[in-house]
Amino acid sequence: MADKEDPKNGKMGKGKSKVVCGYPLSIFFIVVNEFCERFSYYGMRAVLVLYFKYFLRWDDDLATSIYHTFVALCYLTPILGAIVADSWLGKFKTIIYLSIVYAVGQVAMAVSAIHDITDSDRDGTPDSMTFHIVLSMVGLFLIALGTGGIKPCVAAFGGDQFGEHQDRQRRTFFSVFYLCINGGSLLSTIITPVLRAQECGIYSKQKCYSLAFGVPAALMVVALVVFIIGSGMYYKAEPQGNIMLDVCKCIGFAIKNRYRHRSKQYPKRQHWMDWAEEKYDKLLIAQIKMVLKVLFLYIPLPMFWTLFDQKGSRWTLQATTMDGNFGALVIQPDQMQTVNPILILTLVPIMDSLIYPLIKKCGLNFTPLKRMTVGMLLAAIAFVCAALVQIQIDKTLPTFPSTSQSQLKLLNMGSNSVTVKLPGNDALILPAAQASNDYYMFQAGQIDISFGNPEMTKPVTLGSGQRQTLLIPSTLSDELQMTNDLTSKPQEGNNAIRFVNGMKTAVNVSTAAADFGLIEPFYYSNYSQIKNGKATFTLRSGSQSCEYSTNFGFGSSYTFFIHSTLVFGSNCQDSVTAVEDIKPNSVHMALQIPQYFFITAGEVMFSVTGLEFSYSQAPSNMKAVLQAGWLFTVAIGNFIVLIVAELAKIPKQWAEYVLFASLLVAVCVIFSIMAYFYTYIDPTEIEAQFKKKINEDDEDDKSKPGKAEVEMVKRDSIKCHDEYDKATQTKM
Ligand SMILES: N[C@@H](Cc1ccc(O)cc1)C(=O)NCC(=O)O
Repeated sequence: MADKEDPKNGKMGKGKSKVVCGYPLSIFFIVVNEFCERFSYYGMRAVLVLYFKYFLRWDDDLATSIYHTFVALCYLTPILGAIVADSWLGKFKTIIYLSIVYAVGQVAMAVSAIHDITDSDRDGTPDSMTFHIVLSMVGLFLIALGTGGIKPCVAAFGGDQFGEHQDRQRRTFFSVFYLCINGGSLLSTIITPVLRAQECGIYSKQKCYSLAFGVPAALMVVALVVFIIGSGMYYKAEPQGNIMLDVCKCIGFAIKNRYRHRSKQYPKRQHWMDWAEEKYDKLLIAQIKMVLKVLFLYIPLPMFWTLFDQKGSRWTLQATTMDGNFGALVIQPDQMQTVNPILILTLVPIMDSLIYPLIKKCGLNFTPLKRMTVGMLLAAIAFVCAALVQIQIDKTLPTFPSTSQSQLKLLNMGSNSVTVKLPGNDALILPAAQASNDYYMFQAGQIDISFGNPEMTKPVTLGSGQRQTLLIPSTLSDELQMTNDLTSKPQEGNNAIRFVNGMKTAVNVSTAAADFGLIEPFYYSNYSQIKNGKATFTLRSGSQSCEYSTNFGFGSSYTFFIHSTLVFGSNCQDSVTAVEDIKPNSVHMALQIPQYFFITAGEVMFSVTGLEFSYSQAPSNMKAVLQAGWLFTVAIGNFIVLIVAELAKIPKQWAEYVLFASLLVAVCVIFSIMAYFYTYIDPTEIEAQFKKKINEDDEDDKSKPGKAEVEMVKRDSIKCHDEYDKATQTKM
């Protein structure tokens, strides 16, 4: 296990790797492997929900449930990978085998997205959706097994490449490792949506999901090949038998033995694990103590991930109610997430080369656990920022009717103005082809409305919890039409658009993104979703047509009224009235940048440090297991999001953000107390001392046969504790 040569002055690192600038060359292959693997994972994940929705034709609920189940599975499988690596195959072989499983899964996904495979009637839609569903589910299962399984092994395997005196280099490795994760994920989350938007196919052209999954599959193969190329240079720690089974048996024995000796007549032992001394190796007991101490410290950590992982859900939803127009650049709500890896790529080097050295220069001992505590506080601040932004957004949101209320808007379809009297309101004069400025609020039920001069009164029924528009015909004695309007903001920052035809002839309306179909005279179309930016609508009646263009922001709803006076062949622009039913989002998406900044700074302090801490505090034979324990906190954090979202039905989103921030601060206080009592250890040193002592004992036993065993156990126990204590002196 010793270095081949001193990495500081020799040419070799641990194993057979050359040393370049103090770093073993072998880690180059490991970080490139991580870059490609994360590209593969995040690239596939970026289009997964859309694939479920538009290719497999699942509804929103099913698509999001399967997506979250998959993500949670990816963080549960690390336990499996770590056990296999530490107990059986070793990290190197586990990474190779599981990477093959992973690549097969990615290929299965790419194949499952080829619609032509089952499109025997060549109509553009797959004939056997079951085939595509089964293949993609098998693919996702293999990917979860692969990505989760190799995750704890790759990080720990990278750490293994460093010698005992390369602590600084190993810390830098974990930072570079994190940079590669984010470099890969940033590139892929930009590239795969573009690939998906391409059209491809043999018999018919469809959105190219197969390419969007195929490129990540290819990158996974590249990751595997790169990793194999480095094969000759790696230091490969041998697995040490079924360590997890030994650990479980040893803990079980300690508990049983403690229970058996619960009476006061038996002297107490320093640690409850010491009750396993009668049967188990003292080195194993010491190693289990190290792991348990770290695992105990992990208990509060899932709360950080609970907040962190909401940037993919709640914060993206928040962005859908914001304005993404950055001048030359228009940002879609889900693209805001890329701010995280971009900030990681800038913050990690700044922290490593500026902030941490500066703190050290000021004489402060900014230990890993202190960094993690600050990271948690920064995440809580991020959620306070999110709450402040939400309060701003709420001020701009329309007031929608409650379940007992109704809202009514008026639209005069005639070419003359009309006087309208609504109960409890002054008479209103509506000019020709105009709508009332806003909605009028009523209790749901029937109201009487008076029109015109001489006055004509008609009963109108208002649906509970509904927003409606009353279409007033040019001949007041004609039947009144009521439309049902939106009672929430359109999804994903899109604009909900519909047309009302005030002409005596049917009109067909279409645009590049939507077809409103044929709209009958004095009737209206359904809503269609239009993205932000300029849209040109073609209005057609028989062979005649004209165009109407307008610009859209984010999250608005409009009713476009086609005047009775419209003349085809001339300019349509003045013959269409845009009625704004829901205002476009006015709070700018740039206001989310502070919350992204704080959560990412928190991530750098918490996650990058935690990754290295989990490695450095783990005994040599349980490095991957502790990495898996770290990743398990991410899985639990994700489950908490699901549970809290279901249970805590807090009506105000800003209040939910404040609740999460407060919970994290409370957890952070608990964590800092736990961290205060934690003593840093040097597992290598402890293990070396134990091994030395065991060797000495063996020599002793040979020279003094027949010494009372009980005496020896007692003496050893005291000696071991002394050694353990000597090696565990630094606090928080
Ligand atoms: N910062 C995340 C990666 C990330 C990238 C892109 C997103 O839209 C969200 C998150 C990270 O480093 N995660 C750790 C990992 O191992 O993936």
